[in-house]
Amino acid sequence: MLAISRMKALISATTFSTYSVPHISKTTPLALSSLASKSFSFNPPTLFQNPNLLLPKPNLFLPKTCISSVQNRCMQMETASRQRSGEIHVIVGPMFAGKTTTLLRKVQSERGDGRNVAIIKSSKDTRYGLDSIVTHDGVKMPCWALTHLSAFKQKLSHDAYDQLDVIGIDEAQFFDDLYDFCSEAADHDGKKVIVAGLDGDYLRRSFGSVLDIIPLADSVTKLTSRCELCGNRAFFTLRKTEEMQTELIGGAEVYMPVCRQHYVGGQVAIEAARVVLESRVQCGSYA
Ligand SMILES: Nc1ncnc2c1ncn2[C@@H]1O[C@H](COP(=O)(O)OP(=O)(O)O)[C@@H](O)[C@H]1O
Ligand SMILES: Cc1cn([C@H]2C[C@H](O)[C@@H](COP(=O)(O)O)O2)c(=O)[nH]c1=O
Repeated sequence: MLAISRMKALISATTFSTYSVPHISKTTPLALSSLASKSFSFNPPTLFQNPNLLLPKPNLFLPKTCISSVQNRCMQMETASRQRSGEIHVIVGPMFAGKTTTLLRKVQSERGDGRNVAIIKSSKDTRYGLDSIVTHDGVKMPCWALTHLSAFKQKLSHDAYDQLDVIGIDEAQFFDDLYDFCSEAADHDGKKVIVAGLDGDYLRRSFGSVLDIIPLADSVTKLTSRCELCGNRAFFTLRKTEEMQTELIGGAEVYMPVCRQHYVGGQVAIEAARVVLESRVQCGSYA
């Protein structure tokens, strides 16, 4: 019974997390930021006032060694609490559906709540430079541009990574190590990971590892756009050019959002155009 009541006390204590997090400058190029202007100070009196924490009162004037062991215990509780609170939220859909807009809104809202956030995008997408993430409407936020997600921990100091609460990932289809990164960040490091990416490529095939992380996710949101040809809901991305490689960076000059009917019709038209072009090339080579 004693063991059970101790466990309950420990559980209720560790789920209550009120420490202020270290302040990281909003202007840092790390794109790791918080609105919290509090500086990091471990503050035992605040904890002592928490009725859920079964700890001695501060006016007992504990010896220094005792305080530091209490501090250590509390830090362990804090770590345990962070480890339990990891989450993964996935936002998918065709191009122009508002995936980046939604990701930025969510990250900004977390930041507004005083949480430390960072955003990562693929360095393959050089459309708007490497230091910012930009929506199709021009909304911008500083970010890390990486080839692999594994580089993120290496680039950040150990402390900075520890202090991070929320990690946003855009253009997730371009990251081969998406699954490993997300599971480690959420399951072991207690991070909230918000992932935005294309579920399908221009041929509606599964794109990169985005669909692989669905089993890891707390939530999955599929957004839609408006079909550029009829205005109905658009679920797919049509490539308007003849290029056939899976990865082709571009915006509205190359791609358009379409409904099912216009995807099918569009693919037929593009395929026909490709055949005509190829036959012209062949005719030209015979001449
Ligand atoms: N065909 C289009 N061409 C250019 N911009 C578009 C088109 N359709 C929608 N948009 C704009 O793009 C915005 C979404 O941008 P963004 O969040 O970057 O989308 P995603 O990340 O899903 O590609 C929409 O709110 C809309 O204003
Ligand atoms: C369909 C499709 C898209 N891409 C590229 C094109 C863009 O650079 C990004 C998607 O950006 P968005 O934020 O979702 O608008 O992916 C590609 O390489 N291959 C494709 O099939």
